Amino acid sequence: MTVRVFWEARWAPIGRLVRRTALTLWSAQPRLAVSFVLILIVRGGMAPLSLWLIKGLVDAISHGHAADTVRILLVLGVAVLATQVLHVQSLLLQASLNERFTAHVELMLMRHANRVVDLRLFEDPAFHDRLQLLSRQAGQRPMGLLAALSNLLPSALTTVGLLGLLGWIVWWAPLLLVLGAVPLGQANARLQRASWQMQLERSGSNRSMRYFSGLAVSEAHAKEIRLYGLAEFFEQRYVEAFERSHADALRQRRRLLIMPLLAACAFVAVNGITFAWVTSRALSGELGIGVLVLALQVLVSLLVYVGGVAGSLGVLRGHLHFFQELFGFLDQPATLLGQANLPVPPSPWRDGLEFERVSYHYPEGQGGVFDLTFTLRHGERVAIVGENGAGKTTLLKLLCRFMDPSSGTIRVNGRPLADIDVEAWRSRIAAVLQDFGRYHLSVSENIGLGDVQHRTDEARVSNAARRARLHEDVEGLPSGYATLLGVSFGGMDFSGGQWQKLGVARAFMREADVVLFDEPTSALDARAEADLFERVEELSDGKIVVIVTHRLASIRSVDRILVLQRGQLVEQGTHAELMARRGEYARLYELQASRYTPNAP
Ligand SMILES: Nc1ncnc2c1ncn2[C@@H]1O[C@H](COP(=O)(O)OP(=O)(O)OP(=O)(O)O)[C@@H](O)[C@H]1O
Repeated sequence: MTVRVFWEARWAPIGRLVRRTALTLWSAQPRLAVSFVLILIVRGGMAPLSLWLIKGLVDAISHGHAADTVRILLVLGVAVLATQVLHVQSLLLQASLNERFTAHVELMLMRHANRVVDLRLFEDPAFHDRLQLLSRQAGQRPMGLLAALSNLLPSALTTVGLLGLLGWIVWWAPLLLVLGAVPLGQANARLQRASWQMQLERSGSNRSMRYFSGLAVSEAHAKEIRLYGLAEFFEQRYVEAFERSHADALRQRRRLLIMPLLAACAFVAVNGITFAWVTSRALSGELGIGVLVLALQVLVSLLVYVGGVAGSLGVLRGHLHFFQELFGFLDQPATLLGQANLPVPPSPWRDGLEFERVSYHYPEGQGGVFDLTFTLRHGERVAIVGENGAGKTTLLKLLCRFMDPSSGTIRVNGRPLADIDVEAWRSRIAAVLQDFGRYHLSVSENIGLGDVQHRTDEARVSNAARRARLHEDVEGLPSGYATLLGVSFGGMDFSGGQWQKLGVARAFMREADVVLFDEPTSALDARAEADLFERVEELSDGKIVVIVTHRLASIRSVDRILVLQRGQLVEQGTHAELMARRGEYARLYELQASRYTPNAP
């Protein structure tokens, strides 16, 4: 019973981990994996075979058997040649398997990151630390695992063979050597686990380093860095982050190396005892010359092999620890509060989209939205206005369900948003967000991403571009819709306004019930802006359109304006109603209007 409990607690989890890792390796490339393991097994048998042949050779020479000597020499030659060929073959296989395996693991991470539906996680430094460490190590650990296996498997087989030979000469010596090697293996395994923890702790500093080094080669920051002469400043920040991380690592490494060092000394001592015993027996004439040569060779080899196996086992445990962390990360359910799977109610939504006492408090700082109650009716065009930081974007994020409210309820035709399948809900929304994606793809693909299934439908793509007033710009391009965007990939770049029109065209690709614009005209010229708002009028038929903007003159004709102030809804009504009220909206509007009036004070 105790053995079973011990097994369940200590070894069964490792067994499951090894099994899942092996299955992952297998699913990356089954045929290559099998060939690789077979070659390793054969390679492992070669060293004991060679030593056995050398013993035979020494005996044959000492007895003057010329024919046997030649035969053994021939076999020995073939064995040495085969070892070399297998070595090269295993290197080739390992390289190929490694590439496939690394890509396989990276894809698993990408898929999981994309499954994260709650975007709050992307604002969580601990999530980033873990994800970054895993994805960085995904490029090394699979290779490390294969390298460790390719060392361990042949070395372990060789070691078993050598121990067998040694046991044939001195029965107790293999036991002694194995016992002496146990602390070495354990110390190495502990070292690997501790080094993972150490890397996780340093992940924040490493992310800072990567961030600052990334700025130096980033297209987006290249102009400002040169204009303001920031290169040295960022270099300094990089060096500071590096020194912090490096000093920590050095201190911890010194501490961690003590145990493996002591364990290595113990193992060498045990080996020394066996050496002394064998030489003393040879001196007293109890061992023949062939056996003495064999024993000495075996002992010298074991010193290398047993130490190597114990070291590789520790390293292997470290790599397995990576997979343990990886599987733990992948197994984390990516849920939002109260996530359920009801479908989106069919539109039109008679009861509209209703916010009932909705609040969202950001975990960091005081920001958010507080106690919002209002209803967006079907077919309505609503503008949300307010000063910077008033909570407009937060409201849109809640609408897209990038996070759930801290309190209160959002309802779609009476059904709580929290009960609706999150992906189905998002598929009903088209949005031009402030930080819309500028992908290094063709113009056509960039637009088509708004409805990825129909991205190759040229008529739909050009229709969306026409509605966003982008079509004329695209027609002037050398390769039209096939033009690649993104200078770092040899493509061309758009102006800020053209990008913004592209973002709008992407939203027009989608047949949505809710259309969200978060400052869609900030980079547009006056004509393009007027055009866009005309389009919005057309759009509102059978949809809910929400526009967040600071350009108050553009939204005078919307059905309703919601005014936010410090996260709270302070006014709502039409332009005329709000102007008559002479509140926050009228204040903001007149402030802007005065800038366009020549005699303004
Ligand atoms: N990820 C975040 N973590 C902590 N606080 C945040 C976060 N995002 C926004 N905030 C805070 O929440 C408040 C509302 O921000 P929000 O982006 O919704 O404002 P906004 O009205 O869209 O502003 P702007 O007009 O400048 O775009 C602000 O005080 C902001 O500092």
